[in-house]
Amino acid sequence: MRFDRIRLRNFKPYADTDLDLSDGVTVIHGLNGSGKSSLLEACFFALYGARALDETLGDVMTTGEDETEIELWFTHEGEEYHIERRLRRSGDRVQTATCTLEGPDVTADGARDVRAHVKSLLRMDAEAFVNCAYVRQGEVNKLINATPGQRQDMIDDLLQLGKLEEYRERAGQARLGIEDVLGEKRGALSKLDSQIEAKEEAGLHDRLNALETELTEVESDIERFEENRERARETHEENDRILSEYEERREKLDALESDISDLRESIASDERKRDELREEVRDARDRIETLDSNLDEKRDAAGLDAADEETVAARREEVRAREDEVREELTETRKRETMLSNQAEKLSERADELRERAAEKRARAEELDAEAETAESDLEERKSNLADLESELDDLTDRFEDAPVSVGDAADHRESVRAELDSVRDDVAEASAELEAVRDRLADAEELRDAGKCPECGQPVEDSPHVDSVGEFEARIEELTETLGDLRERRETLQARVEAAERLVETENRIEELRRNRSLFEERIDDAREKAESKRTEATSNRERAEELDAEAEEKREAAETQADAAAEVESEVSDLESELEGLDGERTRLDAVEELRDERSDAEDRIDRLQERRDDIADRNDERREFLAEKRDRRSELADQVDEKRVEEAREKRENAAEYLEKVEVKLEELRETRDGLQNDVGGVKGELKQLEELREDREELATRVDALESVHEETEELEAMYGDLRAELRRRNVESLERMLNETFDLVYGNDAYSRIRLDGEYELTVFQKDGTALDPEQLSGGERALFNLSLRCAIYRLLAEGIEGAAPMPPLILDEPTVFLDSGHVSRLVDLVDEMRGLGVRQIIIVSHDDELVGAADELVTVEKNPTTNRSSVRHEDAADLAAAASLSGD
Ligand SMILES: Nc1ncnc2c1ncn2[C@@H]1O[C@H](COP(=O)(O)OP(=O)(O)OP(=O)(O)O)[C@@H](O)[C@H]1O
Ligand SMILES: [Zn+2]
Repeated sequence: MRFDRIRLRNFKPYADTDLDLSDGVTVIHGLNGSGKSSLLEACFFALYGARALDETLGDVMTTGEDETEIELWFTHEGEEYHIERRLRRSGDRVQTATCTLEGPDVTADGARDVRAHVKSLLRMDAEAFVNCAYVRQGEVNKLINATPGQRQDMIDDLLQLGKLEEYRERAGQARLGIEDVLGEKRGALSKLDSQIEAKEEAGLHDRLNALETELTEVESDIERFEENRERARETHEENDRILSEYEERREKLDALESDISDLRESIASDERKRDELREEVRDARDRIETLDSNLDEKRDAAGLDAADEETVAARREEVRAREDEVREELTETRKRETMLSNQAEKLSERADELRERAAEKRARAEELDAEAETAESDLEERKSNLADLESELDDLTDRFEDAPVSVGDAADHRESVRAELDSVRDDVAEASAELEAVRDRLADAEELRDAGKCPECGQPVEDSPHVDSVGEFEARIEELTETLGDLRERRETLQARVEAAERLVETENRIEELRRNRSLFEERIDDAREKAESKRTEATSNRERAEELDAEAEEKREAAETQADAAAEVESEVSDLESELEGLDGERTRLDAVEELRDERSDAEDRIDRLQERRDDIADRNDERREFLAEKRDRRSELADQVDEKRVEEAREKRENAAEYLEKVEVKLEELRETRDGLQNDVGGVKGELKQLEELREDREELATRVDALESVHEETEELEAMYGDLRAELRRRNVESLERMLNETFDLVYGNDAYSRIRLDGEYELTVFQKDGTALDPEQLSGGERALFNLSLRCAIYRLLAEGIEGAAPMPPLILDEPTVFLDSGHVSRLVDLVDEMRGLGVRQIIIVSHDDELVGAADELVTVEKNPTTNRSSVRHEDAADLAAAASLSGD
């Protein structure tokens, strides 16, 4: 096997690193803490995952990163494989996100799967790998410090001896299992043996015989007693029968006795009854006598010759016929009476009605008279009003006698006078205005004149043509004053005339009005007169009608009286008929009384007949009974003769004795049966036990066969177990021998001095170092360097043993040594170089060594330098080329 390439990302100090590895010796060197060990760890982790770590997954992830990747390529048995692991941080935890293994005919997915495949490829788990191939820093003493047992386990495991032990243990467990079962079965067998022995000692057959004899005896006793009991029962039954016969007879006798006394009693009581009946007949006869005398009386009262049925019936028929006649007549008469009194009533009602109407008419006449009077007084009043009106009219008409106009022209006249007045007034106004104007002009002219000027044109007066106009003016004023005075006089006159004309118009209007009123008044006077006359006439006619009605009423009243008299007559006829009916009723009652008495009498006779009959019946019955009685008495004396008191006494005694015996024998039988049942149970029990014994013997036979079989299996298992143990011991012995030889050879090679003669590895993996003088030393007593060499030797020996010892394909992983030179001086480093060469020679393809040692560096086929960047704190790797290698080698040469 060979690592081909490792690629890291964020693994411990590595940010991104890719390193190719080849065959031969590769030395990895660099300063402390540069990351050398981490590189080896990465390879180991790639193969085995978390199992390869002392720390947690989180510790391999570069601080501050969240993801780590490791890839390892390796060759194994000519095939190439590739492992990839990716870790991821999620929260506080770091988990495996991806884990795959790819190879020519494997693909594994998941940490567990990959680990299992790696283990089967390399034929070693993580621990075995560490013990054999990977000598971790500081673990050089691990195998020396281990106890022999641990050492044995480690080496056995590596050499696959563990498997044999496992098989041996399995065989041992099987053996133990078989032993358990065997022990159990053997216990059961001895238990069965002792059970069988106990049963055999109990003498079961003898017991059975004794019990069966006893049982036969008891059963014959039971039979005997049962026979006795049967006989006692028979005796008891026979005497019981005798006694019950006797009882029966006794009962019959008693019954006869009571029958006889019953019969006697019945006869006596019926005789008493007959006596009573005779008394009743006597009473009935007395009653008939009384009824006969009563009947005579009643017959006389009914006026009958005889009281026999025919006579009474004929009389009854007569009464009934008369009654029918009277009833018919009565109905007729009552009808007539009703009719007459109805008529009388109606007539009298009519008379009242007529009288009422007459009174109404009279009252109406009174009313009409009063109305006529009112109309007449109205007439008088209206006449006087008319007279007043006519006298006023005459006065007013008189006023027109001296007037310029007649009635009817007054209005026209007033208009013409008014027109005249108006024109005069105009004239007055005109004249007054002119007068005024003339007076003014006069005044002006006089002024001018006084100023020497022309009064007309204002020119100086000299030469003025107008100086004499003043005079003219003065003349005109005189003329106008005179005219004005005339006109004013005339106006006064006309004014008086207008007033007179207006008064005439008023009078004329009043005359018109009065004339109109007068015709109206006259009409109304006519109306009143007519009304008074008509009311008077109507009153008279009403009075006349009242007279007529009164007369008629009188007539009706007289007719009513006549009818009432007739009705009273008919009524007396009715009461006559009614009293006749009553008489007839009384007659019938008397007939009833006669008949009743007669019926009662015949009832009494019937009763006597019945009583006599009953008496005869009773007499007959008693005769019968007497015959019966004689018979019963004969039967009684017959039965009394049959009873034998002595025999009865004997039977009673025998029966008692039998009953007593039965009681006792029952108890005895019960006891015997109990005994028999007990014996039968015992016999059954003994038989059951015998059967059990048989079964136990069968079981024992079976079990013994099974124990034999188990014993032979146990033997075989024991042999198998021993064989595995022997095999392992043998193999181990051979391994230990080889290992011891190789260890001595290797140790000689790396530490060939005169101090130690040889190393012994015994069968128990106890290591002892022998000095030249033969003293034995514990390896722990060696010096540090010696121990380191010793350990390396042991490792290499194991590695060789693996390579040689296991036939066929040994896995041979790369031999990895981390700082193996720590305790070695330079001389021994050279020996280590020799060892490495030796291992190479033995066929180890790849050896990877972490070391600072120049000599080792010089021996390397490949040199890998690890450096850490002090600023980034990230490590990196690089291959030194051949020149550098040579330089390094020459350096070591100095
Ligand atoms: N999870 C991590 N993240 C980052 N750096 C880490 C982590 N774990 C370890 N380291 C660093 O890796 C270095 C340890 O590496 P390693 O043990 O491989 O060194 P070395 O070269 O073998 O040293 P020496 O010669 O002392 O044995 C340390 O410097 C440590 O700080
Ligand atoms: Zn280191």
